[in-house]
Amino acid sequence: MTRPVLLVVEDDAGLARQLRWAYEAYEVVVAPDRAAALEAVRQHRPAVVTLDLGLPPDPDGTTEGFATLHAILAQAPTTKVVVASGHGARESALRAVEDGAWDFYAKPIDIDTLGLIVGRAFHVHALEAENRRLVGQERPGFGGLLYAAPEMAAVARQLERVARADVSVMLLGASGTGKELLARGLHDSGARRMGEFVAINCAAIPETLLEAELFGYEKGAFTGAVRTVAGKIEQAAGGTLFLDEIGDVPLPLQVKLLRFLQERVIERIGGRKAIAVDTRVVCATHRDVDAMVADGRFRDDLYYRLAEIVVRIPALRERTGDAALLAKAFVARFAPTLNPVVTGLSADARAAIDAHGWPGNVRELENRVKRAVIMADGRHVTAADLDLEPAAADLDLRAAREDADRRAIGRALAQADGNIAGASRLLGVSRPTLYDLLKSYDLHA
Ligand SMILES: Nc1ncnc2c1ncn2[C@@H]1O[C@H](COP(=O)(O)OP(=O)(O)OP(=O)(O)O)[C@@H](O)[C@H]1O
Repeated sequence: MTRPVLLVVEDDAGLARQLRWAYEAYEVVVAPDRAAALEAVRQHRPAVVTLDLGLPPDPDGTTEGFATLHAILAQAPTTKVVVASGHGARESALRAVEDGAWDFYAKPIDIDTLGLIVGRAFHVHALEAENRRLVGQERPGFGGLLYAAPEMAAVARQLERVARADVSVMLLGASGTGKELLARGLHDSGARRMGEFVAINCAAIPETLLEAELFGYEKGAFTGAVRTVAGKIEQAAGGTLFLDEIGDVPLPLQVKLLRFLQERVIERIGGRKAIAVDTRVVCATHRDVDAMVADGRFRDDLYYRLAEIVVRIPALRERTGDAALLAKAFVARFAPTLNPVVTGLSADARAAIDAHGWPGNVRELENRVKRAVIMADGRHVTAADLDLEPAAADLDLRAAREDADRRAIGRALAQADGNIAGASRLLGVSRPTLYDLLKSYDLHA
């Protein structure tokens, strides 16, 4: 069985050697500086990294160590980085943990203690990977939410905690980030889940009708009010009222909403009696409500009633790895009914999904995948089916050159019937040069 890779970022060669001997259970890869560390992360994808904060060119400080920490986490966010702090450098170790390091240990190194920390880091990494795999198999988390990104895991944890508390929640996020899904999640995990979840999109209803939709009306309240109708707020009694696009509610109606939130009673339009309504209120908007409050377009007293807890939902492009995971899940969801031949995504589709910016977030992804599943000719959905630009090829210059060399040599040899002299003439290089190239690329004439 292959041993898991432990990357040791350490400029002290003696210490690095000592660690290599101490940890037989791992394949210890040593990197003496940031560049080597990043190359090793790219090549080995280690689950765990130990990082000395004092790296050259700043071996007595921590700047280079922190820069390395940030770069490793940017490249491989799920990696567990264990930071080494020198004498009296506890503050920097704690700061490193705040910045995303998994744990720290004090120098001089105690092999057994560090071994325990590293062992635990591997264990937790494996558990998390398993969890991501399960989620990837459409085992949804909070509210049917699919994610692997740590950014979304934090949101889900926050909402789980908030769901049980009787507080108002404001969800802030761009269109299609899953705000309604999360609002439903709050309802389903909350104390009023036996009641109804009633959603109203305040931006989709003309201002003149919005009041009637929300508060209802009595028979004869206005022309056309031929019978008494309960509004959405009343319908949500005992359940959850989801006010989507709350930032689009006009000021006069904001006053009426505030009154309802303060007194927990409503009056239907044309009605004279106050009706008590007990409902949980969750709202959402893609607008910058803080700015709206600042310039008077949104009442601050209403804001404070609605936003006891504010949760920001990251855009899809900010969720590391989630676009690919969701795309896979949506293919699995749509293919059985829409095009059962389709079983997955092609490599170019996966690369294009990774490279796209997803301005329409999860909704855009869902729609593109749905359409692509219908359009796909073969077993795999391609970038073209998704109507996405194929991603730029790997930008590794050496690999690109080698690839071009190999192809040119192959064609020259074919044209010259395998004759080295002829092929070298066609390629414009000397015979010894061609021999060298054949050898280094492991090609045969
Ligand atoms: N993390 C997720 N996992 C699975 N499905 C998701 C996720 N996020 C969003 N969706 C799906 O994407 C679509 C859009 O989500 P939703 O309607 O909740 O977004 P929204 O933020 O409320 O958008 P808008 O502001 O435009 O109303 C829905 O079909 C929803 O089920």
